[in-house]
Amino acid sequence: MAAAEARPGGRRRCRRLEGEAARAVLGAADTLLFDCDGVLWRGEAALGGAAAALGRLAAAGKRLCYVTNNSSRTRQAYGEKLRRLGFPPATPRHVFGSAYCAARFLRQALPPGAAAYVLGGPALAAELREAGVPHLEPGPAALPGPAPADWARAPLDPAVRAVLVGFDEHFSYAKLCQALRYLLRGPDCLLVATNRDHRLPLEGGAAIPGTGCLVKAVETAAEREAFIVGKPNRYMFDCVASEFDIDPARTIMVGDRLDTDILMGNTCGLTTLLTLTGVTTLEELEGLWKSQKTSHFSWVTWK
Ligand SMILES: C[C@H](OP(=O)(O)O)C(=O)O
Ligand SMILES: [Mg+2]
Repeated sequence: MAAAEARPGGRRRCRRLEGEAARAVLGAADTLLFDCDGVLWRGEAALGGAAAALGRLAAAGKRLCYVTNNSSRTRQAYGEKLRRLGFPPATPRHVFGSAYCAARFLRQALPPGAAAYVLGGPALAAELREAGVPHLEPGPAALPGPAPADWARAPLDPAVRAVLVGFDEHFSYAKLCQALRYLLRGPDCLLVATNRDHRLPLEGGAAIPGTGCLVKAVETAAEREAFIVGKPNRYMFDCVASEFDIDPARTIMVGDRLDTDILMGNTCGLTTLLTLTGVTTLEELEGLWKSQKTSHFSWVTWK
């Protein structure tokens, strides 16, 4: 691992964090919040050494929670993925995925009986069902006729008071059109999204477009900004803190993205560890440092 440390004149430099310094950082924490994609795994492949490292932390009595912007799985399904990939056993209660947190947000934000129009997958629908939030079932949608006039008069559900955007492999113009028509009803129809990640890191350095691309499309059409449930917004941390007795001064956020994981950690007063195993690269860091453009992360861990 490497740490950023202040130098005369305020310049930060990056050096390997290991041995006593690493032990001191971990020794001072009782809770670690782990991002998932790009930190624990890429796609379905666990990152080398991650499961063993978390096993040692669990054995040392640390509380491990998982905070992922990925909305494609329920808490339950993440617990199963963690077990399948050899990580220490995690109950669903320790997993804060953006699908679960979005459902929790809408349960609080929507008036009784109001429903959500969902651009997302089965996991997002399952968490909404679990939270008791009425919603239109997601899935593929065809244009309701040959002409724009048909698209502009497709039936709308009067109960809809929110458009929720998550990772949707069936995202389409037809769904974008319906989302816009609900949002044109006015500010009483909320625009909520799970996250803005523009890419999802996969095995072997591959990547696919992330939910952020879909959110941008809806925001552009609606000329409105979505409320983002996921990192870097503090809402996800607040969900963790409402479930566990968390002391930010004794909590570490471990992530692979400066602009989501590390930024949320710093906003919430946590110690932050950046792994160079996901989206943010060492080259990117060094470039930001040279241009003095970044000061919002505290630690850097090496590949
Ligand atoms: C990449 C991100 O997930 P996370 O890194 O927050 O687990 C996402 O899947 O959009
Ligand atoms: Mg990540």
